[in-house]
Amino acid sequence: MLTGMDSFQATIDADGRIEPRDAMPEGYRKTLIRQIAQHAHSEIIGMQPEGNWISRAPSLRRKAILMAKVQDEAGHGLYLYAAAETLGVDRAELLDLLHSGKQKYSSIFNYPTLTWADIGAIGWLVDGAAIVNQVPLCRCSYGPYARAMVRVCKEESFHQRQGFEILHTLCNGTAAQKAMAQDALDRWWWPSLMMFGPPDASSTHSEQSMAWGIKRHSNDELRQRFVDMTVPQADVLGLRVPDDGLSYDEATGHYSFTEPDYEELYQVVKGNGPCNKQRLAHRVKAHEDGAWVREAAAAYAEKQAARKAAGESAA
Ligand SMILES: CC(C)(COP(=O)(O)OP(=O)(O)OC[C@H]1O[C@@H](n2cnc3c(N)ncnc32)[C@H](O)[C@@H]1OP(=O)(O)O)[C@@H](O)C(=O)NCCC(=O)NCCSC(=O)Cc1ccccc1
Repeated sequence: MLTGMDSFQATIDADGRIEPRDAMPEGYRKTLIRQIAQHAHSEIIGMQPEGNWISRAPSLRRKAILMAKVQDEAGHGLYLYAAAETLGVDRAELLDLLHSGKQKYSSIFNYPTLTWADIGAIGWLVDGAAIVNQVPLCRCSYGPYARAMVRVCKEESFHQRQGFEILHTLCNGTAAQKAMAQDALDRWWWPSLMMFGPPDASSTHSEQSMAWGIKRHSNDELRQRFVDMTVPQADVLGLRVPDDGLSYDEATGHYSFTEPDYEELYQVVKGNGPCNKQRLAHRVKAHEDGAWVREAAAAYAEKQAARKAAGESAA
């Protein structure tokens, strides 16, 4: 019988799943904590750009849908923090790392939502990119992360369609509404391409993460997949993707496209994007405002445990 690291490698080679109590290299554990924590932080920070429009949604129906979507993102964050905890870290510790700027969250959530069409663009493009990135993560070698992704992807799929439907309505409305949709696509296209990370040649973690079966495709492969999926959808909407270099190659069946400005990605990741400071400050304030809830929950749990212990000793 294989034990320890031999068993780990055999499981990876056989495309099996590593579970929390299995032996794993320290680097594997650390990489997963980094990626899952970054993913969880993205989900909860990602509530802010859309939350900004809940009170201004154009109808009761739109408001109800948007509230449900934002709540879904909170749920995804909780799933992901729970998945990270199976690796031996504490959620409070991860939140401290987010609040002190030591752990990252996706660059995309540092851009402002200026008009209602931005809510459509986020659903269509940002959730669309999230699906392209996350469907392969359903086959991630770490069991709890892979399983969390299955449900998350189903919900993201619904989110993507609702975003497309918002834009479809605007594109079939007045000229001003269509112009608003085009403006949203113009602003969100490049940041959406950046969500997939730096190009493969500059991606520090890809090679090792792919060898471990954490990532199944490289950043550039997924970016290409996203462009191939999204450009025909823009055609259906009657919108123009803001890339003069875009062309379809019959021979390969893929679109050629202009790479985003990766210098902008690095700047946003470093904290210099349009909304970084505002997003983090809002998150820290929400955490501080919620301190009394955490204290009350801990006090209640302690009281219940003491009652249970007293009951058991009396029995
Ligand atoms: C592909 C990648 C993001 C990056 O590949 P890796 O192999 O990990 O890294 P790589 O070596 O290529 O990069 C070098 C460095 O650059 C960092 N970095 C790279 N790109 C970005 C970036 N865009 N933003 C910020 N940082 C980025 C990277 O961490 C690393 O930094 P480090 O060395 O730690 O200092 C991977 O982590 C992944 O698939 N994550 C899971 C998916 C996930 O997190 N999805 C979240 C968004 S979807 C959502 O939330 C749903 C939603 C929709 C609507 C509303 C609300 C919610």
